[in-house]
Amino acid sequence: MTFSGTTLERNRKTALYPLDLELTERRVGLIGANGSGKSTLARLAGGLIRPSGGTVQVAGYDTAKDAKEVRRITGFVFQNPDSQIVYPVVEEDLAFGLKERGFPKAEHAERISRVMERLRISHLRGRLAHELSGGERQLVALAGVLVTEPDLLILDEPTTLLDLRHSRQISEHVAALPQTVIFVTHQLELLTEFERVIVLDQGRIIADSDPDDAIARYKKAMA
Ligand SMILES: Nc1ncnc2c1ncn2[C@@H]1O[C@H](COP(=O)(O)OP(=O)(O)OP(=O)(O)O)[C@@H](O)[C@H]1O
Repeated sequence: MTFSGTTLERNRKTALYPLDLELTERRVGLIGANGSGKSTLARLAGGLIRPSGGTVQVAGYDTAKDAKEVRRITGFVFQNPDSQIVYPVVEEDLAFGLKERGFPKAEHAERISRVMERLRISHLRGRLAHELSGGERQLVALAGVLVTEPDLLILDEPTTLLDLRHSRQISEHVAALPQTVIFVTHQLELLTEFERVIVLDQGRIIADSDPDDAIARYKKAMA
């Protein structure tokens, strides 16, 4: 993934100053203060928004020109699970994502079982999504993306509502995934095994390093 002179303006305010970034690692963490531009960068990477200037290339596609292709190979998990759970019953919701991405119906049940077991949420399969707790919904939203096995997984604070056990489980699960993962989080301990951690501050990259170094610099910047 390549960002070249990429910027993002919103309402004449700069959310992201020009940045050049080549991401080749399988595990990239994004950290930084509230409003520093993490979600903006993640959304640009997933082709959900277009840069105001410069380009973003994902798997050879320009996200401004081929947003559809980029979204096809990308799974995006939002901070707020309600923005991605569509169907009333959990299982139907997971099947919807599979159907939308063209997975044969015969595979649905097995794919859903596998991911739900891995996230230890099999018991939620027949439940109504709106009756679940915030954390349970977050897990279902994550499962909804994982079932489709996207090439690129972008997780924007996917563990904010989870208890310690589930956060760790997600982190272990993510560690075992073969795909490329971009992980936005304020839970710094979830990134200790990551290959690369980028620190944003007021729309600029202030550190880009290994987890220990990047986290230390982030803490210093926040002191
Ligand atoms: N839809 C929007 N319209 C206008 N401004 C926005 C919009 N989304 C984000 N912003 C602004 O862009 C800047 C960067 O926001 P962004 O969501 O990328 O930050 P973040 O680092 O993900 O923050 P947080 O840790 O709070 O989730 C902020 O100043 C924010 O107010």
